[in-house]
Amino acid sequence: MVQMPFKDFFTEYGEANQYEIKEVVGKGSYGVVAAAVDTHTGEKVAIKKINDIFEHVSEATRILREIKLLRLLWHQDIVEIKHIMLPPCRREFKDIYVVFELMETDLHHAGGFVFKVCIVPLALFSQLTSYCFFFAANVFHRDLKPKNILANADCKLKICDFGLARASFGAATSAIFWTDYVATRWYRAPELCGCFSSEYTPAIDMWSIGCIFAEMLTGKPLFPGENVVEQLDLITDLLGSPTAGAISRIRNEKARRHLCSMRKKPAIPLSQKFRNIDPLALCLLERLIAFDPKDRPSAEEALAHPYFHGLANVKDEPSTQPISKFEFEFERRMLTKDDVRELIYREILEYHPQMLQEYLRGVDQIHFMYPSGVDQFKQHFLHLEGQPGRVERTPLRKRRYASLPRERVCTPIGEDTEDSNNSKSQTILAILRPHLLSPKKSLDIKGSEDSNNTSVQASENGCRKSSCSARCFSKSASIGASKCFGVKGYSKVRVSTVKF
Ligand SMILES: Nc1ncnc2c1ncn2[C@@H]1O[C@H](COP(=O)(O)OP(=O)(O)OP(=O)(O)O)[C@@H](O)[C@H]1O
Repeated sequence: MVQMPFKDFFTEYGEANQYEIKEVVGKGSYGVVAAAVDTHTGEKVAIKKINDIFEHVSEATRILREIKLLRLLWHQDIVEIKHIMLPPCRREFKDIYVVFELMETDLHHAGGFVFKVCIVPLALFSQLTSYCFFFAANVFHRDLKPKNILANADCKLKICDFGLARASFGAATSAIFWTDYVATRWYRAPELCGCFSSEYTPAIDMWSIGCIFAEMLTGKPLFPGENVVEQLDLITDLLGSPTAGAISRIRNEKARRHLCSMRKKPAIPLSQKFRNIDPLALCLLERLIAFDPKDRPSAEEALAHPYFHGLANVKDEPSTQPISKFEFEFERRMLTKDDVRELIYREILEYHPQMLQEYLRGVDQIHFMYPSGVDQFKQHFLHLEGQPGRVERTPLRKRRYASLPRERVCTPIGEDTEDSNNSKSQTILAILRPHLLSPKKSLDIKGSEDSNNTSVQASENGCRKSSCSARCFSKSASIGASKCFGVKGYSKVRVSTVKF
């Protein structure tokens, strides 16, 4: 592990003191994510630093929406916010630090091959069960893609990045949904290519899940369009020209005209495109990537597909209630910068129950400022990001891992610390261990990605044998797949449990 650059790092004030930053593990458009250790509990965490959040009110609102949804959606397959650090000053803070459970990689950085293909049914099952959960809560993710699916070596997958997610409270809000919709093109449903439909259906998320599923099976993106027109071309090259009925349901006139003017294309059978892949997998894939959204299954219907036969009982999966619309009452107002700051501060207090009580009683919290601790914390983040111009650099010792260390994906299974006390999970991990990729195999497959044939061949061969064994295992052991994902005790809607 990396030694800390300051002997007395974070010792002076505040809870920044509590975390020992190790390395940067990810970057997104909103911030940098660093791996850290909670020195109070020894727990490994990921801290996402989001800076200058109030530069644009719309972006700050997006962050508010994201942290709120993650607090309310507490599910084993959704990344958990463990804590949000208290800003130094209620009325002036600009940055926030969100503490998540630490995951080892995401499906994008793992090259689409975190798991051997035998694990694909479990991985897909996990995504679909979380989607069932979203659906029960009336939440739509809207940006499902490999980068937003975090993964651990023990085949646990967790959905993250709820920046584009929305809670739906009836038709009135669905039109607003699309005003900021810029989800990643490769995973974008055809009805959204080149147009913003005013009507939202969860079928767009099912399309994305289908694309991710195909990528898990083959190791390559299914529709890697360079632009929207090429995206539609790639989709129709495989699925054939859409029917007149499907085209008529596309709202955007330009997109409709483009589709009508396309030369007629026949559909290519998936079994021809993806040779040697489990026919049941292809059968489900075909449904998930149906051109017409009305032909795509719901998550619940998809889970009932024979591809998952024997894996788990969907009825055992946690369910939830729709999120209260009062939580998102702010969506109906024109917010100023100060409004959003106050709302974010209020949301952060959910992780500081004692202060929340005082806040609700109207007591001002000026006594709770700890600038030095936060400043040092910021400095360390900047140091890790390699921005020497902004802060004085302090030499760090050589890191053992590069960013997003792939090696950690392949650490020996069973050494997982987070669920080491979960005996059910451990038992299943022990049985699944032989089906997981070894580090060597992982690199071999990744290395063959450039060559289409060899890459697909590697996964296809694995699929036939091992998808069967995964199912056989689950059946014979009579254990639900859901148990593989570190089932914790959870409540339907999470109430803040983090101690101040
Ligand atoms: N809990 C975590 N554990 C480990 N790595 C994480 C965690 N959360 C995020 N990451 C890594 O950081 C990356 C960026 O995180 P995230 O997607 O939340 O940021 P973002 O700024 O919202 O990204 P985007 O640009 O996609 O909106 C992820 O793709 C992942 O590689």
